[in-house]
Amino acid sequence: MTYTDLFENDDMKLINLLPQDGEAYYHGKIVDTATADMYLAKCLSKLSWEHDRAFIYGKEIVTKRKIAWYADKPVSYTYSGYTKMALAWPNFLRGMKQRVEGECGEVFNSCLGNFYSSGEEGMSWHSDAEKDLVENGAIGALSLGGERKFAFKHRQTGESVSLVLAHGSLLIMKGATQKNWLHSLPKTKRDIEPRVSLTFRQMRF
Ligand SMILES: O=C(O)CCC(=O)C(=O)O
Ligand SMILES: [Fe+2]
Repeated sequence: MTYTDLFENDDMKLINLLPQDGEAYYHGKIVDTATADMYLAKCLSKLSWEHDRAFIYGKEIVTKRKIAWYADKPVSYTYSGYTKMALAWPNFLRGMKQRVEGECGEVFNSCLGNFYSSGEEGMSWHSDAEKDLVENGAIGALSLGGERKFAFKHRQTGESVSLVLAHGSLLIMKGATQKNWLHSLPKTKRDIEPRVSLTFRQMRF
């Protein structure tokens, strides 16, 4: 996809990547490479990364991928038998949130960070429609580091759409997307630099 392909017309209106039943907008790189490098370095050194844990059919699963969780309030949320507590925003992360909000016109109150140390770590098909999130709320994913493929698959038709997320780029999902589409970050054997995604969210407090 080239930069101009992102826009529908000269009004710079972004193209909806999904053909039906949802909205996904790829804003491309919203910060220059030097800024994205700085963001990545800060996230790697300053965020509180932990392996994600869950109980699946009574068995404890510990993901290779690490996560870090921040919100406006020290909310806890429970899933798969684990309770996690959100941490307060470090100033630099609040700055990144504001940069993303300015770009997409949405306001976010929480952020789930994901850290994939190599292409062997990914995220399987899922949707983000937990009861703790605002229904049909927006999710803004700021990608930092190694370029990875991101894929959508329609729940009913199986139709798929995929794109490559550049270093410093922003992807917005909103509207009915989580109800009707699954998404994933496929694993790859290719030699990929570490990647962080900051997924800014709208939680129901
Ligand atoms: O890393 C990504 O870009 C995707 C992350 C994701 O889907 C999630 O955090 O729910
Ligand atoms: Fe997701």
